[in-house]
Amino acid sequence: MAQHRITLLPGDGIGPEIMAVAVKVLKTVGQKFELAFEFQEALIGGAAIDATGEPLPAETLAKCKDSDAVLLAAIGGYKWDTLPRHLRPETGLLGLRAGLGLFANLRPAIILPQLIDASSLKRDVVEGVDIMVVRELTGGIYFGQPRGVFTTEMGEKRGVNTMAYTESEIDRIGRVAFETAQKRGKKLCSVDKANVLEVSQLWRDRITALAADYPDVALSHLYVDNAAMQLVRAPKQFDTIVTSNLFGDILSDAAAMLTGSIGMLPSASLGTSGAGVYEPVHGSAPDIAGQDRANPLAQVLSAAMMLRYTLHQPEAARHIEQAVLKVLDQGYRTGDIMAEGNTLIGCEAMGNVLISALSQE
Ligand SMILES: NC(=O)c1ccc[n+]([C@@H]2O[C@H](COP(=O)([O-])OP(=O)(O)OC[C@H]3O[C@@H](n4cnc5c(N)ncnc54)[C@H](O)[C@@H]3O)[C@@H](O)[C@H]2O)c1
Ligand SMILES: CC(C)[C@H](C(=O)O)[C@@H](O)C(=O)O
Ligand SMILES: [Mg+2]
Repeated sequence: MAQHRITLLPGDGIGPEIMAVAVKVLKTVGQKFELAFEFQEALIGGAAIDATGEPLPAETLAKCKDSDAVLLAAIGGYKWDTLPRHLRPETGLLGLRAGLGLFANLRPAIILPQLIDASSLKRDVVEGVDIMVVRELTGGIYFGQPRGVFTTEMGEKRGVNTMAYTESEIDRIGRVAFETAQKRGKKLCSVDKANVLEVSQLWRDRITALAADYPDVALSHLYVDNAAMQLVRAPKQFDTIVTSNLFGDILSDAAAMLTGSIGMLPSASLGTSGAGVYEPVHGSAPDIAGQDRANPLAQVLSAAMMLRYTLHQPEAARHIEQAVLKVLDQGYRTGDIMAEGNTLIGCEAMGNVLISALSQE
């Protein structure tokens, strides 16, 4: 029996609620497909700050390194927003990504036929949307130096962040993106701000140079402002998008709304080796935390991505995805994807209907 050690990071806000659903789902498919999961839980974000004073305790990073895959829910919340930067939950998440070398973040945005009415856009605009955003995750303005708040000679405070990429950082994410496009619709759109930023011009030059190695992929370039507009205007023109850390963060939230709700979007964060981290694109949703109103499907679909990409269990992954479609077909919806004629249920109840869908097939 295949043995898989999975580190669970429930984090903050709705994190523990949606993680509980994903774990129930994993245990159910584990039994069906005879997969032996060994779950170990660890602290990250605000929960870790409260317990240990640090957003990413060394023990958490060690546990993640010592596992086959990591399933993360979300971090952050109002309570920790006024702490100094190095003590913020977000710093823990960035530390996890850097510590595990997870430079490639894959964020698929697929419109499910069942949710077309939940999308913010018209049916003919979103029907058939299937986009993969490949976001660079360990470089760019999130990590560039110098950073900080400095005092000028005039005694004024000046906040500084630096958007920087080396050629090798661009090349490695570029190759992931070209290879991803090769397995999909063979179209890659690179998004930058090369009309203004030197770092973006280097990005564009390197991605253009790489294209010679992938003659079967049609490469295009867009400035990020236009890309944001095009995503909302005519999203079906996109297949695979590759972009830097900050632009990818913003564009993936925008892409989420094409699919109906950010509560539907899973993601995979991968490095060259070691454990990948699977997490929803959304955050800890402090506005609805503790109210049993969260949509757990992004978390559940992240668990399915984990089964497919890192644990190499495509059948178990497909079984979960089919169950998600089935409960949507049955009309069950959390509030964020609710449309007329559906049945409104909470996070835990969504878990229960998923379990019965998984057990029936
Ligand atoms: N990967 C992560 O852990 C991650 C990602 C984004 C934001 N955050 C953090 O989360 C906190 C809140 O950030 P935010 O409010 O800007 O973004 P958010 O994604 O947490 O929430 C944005 C809006 O979407 C809703 N929403 C999000 N997920 C949902 C779900 N599963 N079901 C139903 N509704 C959902 C929320 O209720 C909220 O109205 C911040 O501390 C932020 O730093 C963490
Ligand atoms: C919480 C924050 C650090 C994070 C990011 O900006 O990467 C989040 O917005 C995300 O999309 O995963
Ligand atoms: Mg984000």
